[in-house]
Formats: sequence, C-alpha cells, structure tokens
Amino acid sequence: MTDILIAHLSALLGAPIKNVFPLSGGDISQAYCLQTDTERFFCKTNNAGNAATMFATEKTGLETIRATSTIKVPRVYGNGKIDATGFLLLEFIEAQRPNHQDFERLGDELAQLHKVSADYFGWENDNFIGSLPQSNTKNTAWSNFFVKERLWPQFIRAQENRLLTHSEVPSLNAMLHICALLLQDINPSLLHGDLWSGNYLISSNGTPYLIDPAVYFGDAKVDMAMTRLFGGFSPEFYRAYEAHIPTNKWEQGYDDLYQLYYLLVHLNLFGRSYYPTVKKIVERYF
Ligand SMILES: Nc1ncnc2c1ncn2[C@@H]1O[C@H](COP(=O)(O)OP(=O)(O)OP(=O)(O)O)[C@@H](O)[C@H]1O
Repeated sequence: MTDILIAHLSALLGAPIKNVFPLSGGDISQAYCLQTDTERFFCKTNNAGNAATMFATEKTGLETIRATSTIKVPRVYGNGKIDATGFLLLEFIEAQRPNHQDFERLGDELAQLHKVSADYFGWENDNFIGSLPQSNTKNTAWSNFFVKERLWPQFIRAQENRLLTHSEVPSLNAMLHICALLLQDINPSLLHGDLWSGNYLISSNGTPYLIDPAVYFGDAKVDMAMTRLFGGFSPEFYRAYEAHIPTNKWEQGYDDLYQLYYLLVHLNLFGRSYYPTVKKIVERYF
C-alpha cells in the first residue's frame, strides 16, 4: 500500500493509520487490516482499470443490505481511486469460527433478507460477480432474467475465451424454453448474489455479517444453491432458514441449474478445471 493511499485513508478516517497488515483470502483484490491508535479497519485495493467501479457497486450492495435491517454488513467508510489504485474502506470484523448457534442465526437472518421483495427481477444498477460484469436489466419473468442476464453472457464470454466451442453453447431459444418450463411461480427476493462460505463472517460476539455481495432481486434458491456448491454451511444453517422459507426436494433437485451460473463464472475467471462440471450440467438440461 502506497504512502499516498495511506495518507488519503487516514484523512478519510480522521485518524492517522499507524500499521498496515496484509490479509490473505481474497482472489480478486488485495486485503489489509489498518490500525489507528484506537481502532482497526479493513481495506481492499485493486489496480484493475474497473476496480473503482467494482468497489462502488460493492458499496451500493452493502448499503442496500444494511438498509433492510435484516442481516449485518460491515460499515462503509469510503471508496474511490488514488493514482491507479481503487480502494474500499470498511469496518473491520473480528471474525471467529462459527458454532451451531451462529449458523442458526445466519440462516435465520438470511431468510429475513430473502423476504425483502420487489415487483421485478434485476436491480437498479449493473454490478460485478467476482471481477466480471453482472448485468441486472429488469425483467418481470424470472426465467427470462436468469437466461438473458445470467447464463447467456457467461456462455458468450466462455466461447470468446475459447473455453467452450460454439456447439457446446446451448441456443438462447432452447434455454429460454426449458427454463420457462422449470422456473415458474417465483417471487423476487433480495439476494446476496455470491453466497459462498468466503462471503460471510461471524464476529467474535456471534453476529453474522455478509461481505462481498453482488445484490439483485432474484429467486432466493439461487443463494441457497450457491451455499451448497462449495460447502461451508452447517445443517443448523439450513434448518433455521427452512423454518422461514421451506425448500422442497423438487427444488433442491435443480440446484445445479442455478450453480451453472457460478460454475460458468469460475470457468471464465479460473479456467478449464471447471469445464467438466459445466459440460455435465449443460448436458442434463439443454
Ligand atoms: N470487513 C472485514 N473485516 C475483516 N475481514 C474481512 C472483511 N471483509 C473481508 N475480510 C476478509 O478478507 C479476505 C478478502 O476479502 P474479500 O473476500 O472481500 O476479497 P475479494 O478479493 O473481493 O475476494 P473474493 O475472492 O471473495 O471475490 C477474506 O478472507 C475475508 O475473510
């Protein structure tokens, strides 16, 4: 972290930053713990050309979740760009390993977030999924939204990146047709949008925090499918969630359709190791 950036962050906080500790964990950005005389803060930096926009949409997502008063998110102290470095300055969450009760509270509060609704699918602004753009053009039909705003752009990107051939990309019409049959009677829920186990923290007093959101109004089962993609959520989490929003077996049978979006994103971001799973799901549905 440069001296100019540290000076700028100190000015934002109104207190000099005395120590900067790099943190591990993020795939996309560099993460730091900043220490003033009295407090710790969290800062992410990134030198990509679109980093400042990425952090601005992350801030909007965090503030949107915060405004629901359903589940906590870290407070945002600032964001912007200094020289070529984008930054996002947040409240530092002292995290602990979650116990059963913490998972219950996470499930309970996520269900409250999912009860926040709208009369459309999508969002006021586009945002990002990881470092990739995520388009949120509003649509009143969930299946259209999921195909046109989620699957299709990632399929096109994978084809452009030569990760899938033309014949491995299903036709837009086939996807629209099949998803219209499978995805019916769905209400818009406010989603975290990228809910893997690296995107929640449990603070030392047992309070769950969501971090790194990619918010929009969509099917709540998208978030739940993501929790099951890479694991890291306990049975207590699902029991507490399902006490508010029951999930039936039929729905869980379609987890992989929603996981396909995230697997395509991973294929585009991290490469061929995700190809076999993507191909298997594509063959199952399309
Ligand atoms: N507010 C916070 N307070 C303390 N630690 C945090 C905070 N936000 C994130 N972290 C930790 O910092 C690390 C990186 O954060 P984050 O996941 O937001 O970065 P990223 O580069 O955007 O990552 P990703 O690969 O998930 O897209 C994670 O291990 C996370 O646990």
